[in-house]
Amino acid sequence: MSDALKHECGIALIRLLKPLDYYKQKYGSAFYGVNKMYLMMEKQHNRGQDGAGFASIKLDTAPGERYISRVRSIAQQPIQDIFAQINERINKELTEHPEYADDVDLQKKNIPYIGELLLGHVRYGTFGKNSVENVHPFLRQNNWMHRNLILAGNFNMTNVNKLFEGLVKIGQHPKEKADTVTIMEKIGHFLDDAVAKKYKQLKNEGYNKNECSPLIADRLNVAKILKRSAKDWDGGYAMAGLLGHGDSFVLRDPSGIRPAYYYQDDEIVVVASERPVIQTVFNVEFDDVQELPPGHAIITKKSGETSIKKILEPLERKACSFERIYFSRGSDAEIYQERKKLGKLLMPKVLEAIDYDTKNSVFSYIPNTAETSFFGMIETVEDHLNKKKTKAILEGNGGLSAEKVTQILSERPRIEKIAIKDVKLRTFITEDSSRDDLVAHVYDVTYGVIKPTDNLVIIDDSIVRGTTLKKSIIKMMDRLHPKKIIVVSSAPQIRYPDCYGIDMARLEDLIAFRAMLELLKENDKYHLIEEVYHKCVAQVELDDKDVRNFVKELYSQFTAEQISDKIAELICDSSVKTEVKTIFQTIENLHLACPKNLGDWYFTGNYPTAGGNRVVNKAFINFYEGNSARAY
Ligand SMILES: O=P(O)(O)OC[C@H]1O[C@H](OP(=O)(O)OP(=O)(O)O)[C@H](O)[C@@H]1O
Repeated sequence: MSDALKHECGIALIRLLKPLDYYKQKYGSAFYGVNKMYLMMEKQHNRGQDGAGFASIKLDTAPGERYISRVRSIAQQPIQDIFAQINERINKELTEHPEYADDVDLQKKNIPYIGELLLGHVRYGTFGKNSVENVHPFLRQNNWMHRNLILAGNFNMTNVNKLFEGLVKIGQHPKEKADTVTIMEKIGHFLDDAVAKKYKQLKNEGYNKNECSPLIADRLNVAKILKRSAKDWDGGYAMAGLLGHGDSFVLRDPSGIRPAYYYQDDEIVVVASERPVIQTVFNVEFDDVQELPPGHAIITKKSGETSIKKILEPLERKACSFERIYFSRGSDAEIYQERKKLGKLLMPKVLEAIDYDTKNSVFSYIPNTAETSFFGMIETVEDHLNKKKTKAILEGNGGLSAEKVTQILSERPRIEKIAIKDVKLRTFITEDSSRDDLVAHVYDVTYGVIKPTDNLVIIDDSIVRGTTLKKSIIKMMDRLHPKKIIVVSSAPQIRYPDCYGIDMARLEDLIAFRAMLELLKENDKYHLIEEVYHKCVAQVELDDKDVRNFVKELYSQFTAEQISDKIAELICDSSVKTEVKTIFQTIENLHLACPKNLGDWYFTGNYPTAGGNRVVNKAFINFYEGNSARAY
């Protein structure tokens, strides 16, 4: 699908298990859930800044009363925008009806957004139209309470076309080819089917039509609906849904590619894309928050009964390492340590590159995400200096003067804030069309701390397209006239497209791929491109499971160092005078630093699902044919 929308997003789900009055008594407001949802979404703004959506359900309303509310926005600051709308409406109702103030029943009956079940979504819509219709949650409405489905996901399916065809085959007529609609219709189809069957069953048991409704809610087997729906999904996902009568679920993909965490006590059940969000918003400890196991769903029935159910057989765990390197917030206790370790593990190569000349080297980072790996890097420089100092002191055999020892001890790593980021925005998750302009203006540089004899070592978390470096950072660093610039990447080289939710879709956008192409040209090996193209074309009709990633054959012609050196050339335009070198993390060290998140397909080409090989195959064909479409 060339115009597909991607969902590298954040989800938040809250189920209030007590009556709303309980929260009013204990926390001072029946809008407790809405307030908590605001915080949960705000704490996940790193996962999406293009759009935000909120939906809520009131339980046990009388027929004729509205029980589903939704608000979505693509305003400049969408999270603030939706909560401004929500608060405005709530305040209006409370002002116009002072009698609501202390009456939770009246509030629930008359004010929208208040409810026991709440779903929030922040969206990073990296391509396609960023219109409000594309913002989650999506609604599938029906006059039967149980058949209402509200869906929000952090996901990307590699086989959405096939899933769409499946719906058409069973006689459906989806209104759009968008992946969320396809997934929603798929779940909706099995939901309708289950509701119809339960209804029939209850009628056979002798219940009248009216009596059936609450019994359907009781008996509806959400796990079974999800099993039937998700059977053919190929992708990475954390899919959250609410059913009109009050059941809810979050389902995670069988490889654990996309993250999902939950917490539960006697007052709430809460699910989010990141652990620290739950810790901060609900003031709970690291160990209180659990990771949702891959292939499992957390299901909360309207009754409040909550269970973790296996929906799909878990596959080998391949949780996305890019979540750890860049995408998730670094405030997670584990992620923080992992990022520091990524910085540490790079240091031996960095020290070698500066010839161990720490006196004439300044260390810095590209804000914001790389700051944590920078701390790790500095700890290793300190260790290195301590060894050097100990050696110098020991060599003095106790005969050194106090002045000399002080002088030896005085050397410390030279760390400076060189790059400054002027706005609190993530450029990587900014829409393609405005990104180049943004990266060129978002950074500034500190003058006056670099000497012409200095090496300038600067760490970034990832180099994807190389735009941040080429359009901004390298030019700025060059203006400081260091002896040498060493750009260090805490991620390995990004060589292959992602197809599970991180926006790296086109091969030719990736700087590592372009470097490899240059090397093929320089080494008279460009004919291999055609050979690989033919191999790729020959697999188009194959079953996904039989498709191989032949692009690997191209990279294997060169060492990682050769590709790094070429990347260093490509990120400099002709105006750059300083010598530039790049150092990337190795795959082995990535795995050492992030042992639980071994998903590394963008670095290695080893895709965890069969659909991944089809995507890279298609991406290469698209590149060769000059087709700018995305490969899924
Ligand atoms: O090579 P590129 O394609 O240019 O992309 C990589 C850059 O994008 C990210 O920055 P971003 O501004 O999104 O986030 P940050 O402030 O959290 O580091 C990342 O930290 C890199 O600096």
